[in-house]
Amino acid sequence: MTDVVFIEALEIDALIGIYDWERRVRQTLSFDIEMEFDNRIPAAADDIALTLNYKAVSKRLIEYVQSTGFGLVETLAERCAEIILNEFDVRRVRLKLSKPGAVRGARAVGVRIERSRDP
Ligand SMILES: Nc1nc2c(c(=O)[nH]1)N=C([C@H](O)[C@@H](O)CO)CN2
Repeated sequence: MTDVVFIEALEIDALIGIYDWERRVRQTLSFDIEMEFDNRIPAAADDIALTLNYKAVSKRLIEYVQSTGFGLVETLAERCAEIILNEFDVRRVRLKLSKPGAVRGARAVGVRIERSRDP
């Protein structure tokens, strides 16, 4: 990836996990996202309409993640990457999904994936 729009430490509460107690309480997840784009295009016109709007992506993910209830962080990460690639003008995305406090002794655990529109 060369130029990216990033979203760092986006915190969203969701129902997630494989254990009984995790099906009853929401946990705070944290997302770090990098989305490939050409910085020169919006910069040339200084125009929000020509860029990848990180606020719009964040709002869409917040709306989606809050409505989910997956067992695995893997599943949620894949669905979020699909939303970004399918609904926004993004060809490649890196997404790290962290579940803070899920493992005693670790600050966070989770997955990091990289997906693109073209195989
Ligand atoms: N690779 C994964 N391992 C584990 C997951 C997961 O989603 N992906 N989930 C759990 C539990 O839900 C855990 O987060 C509870 O502390 C365990 N391992």
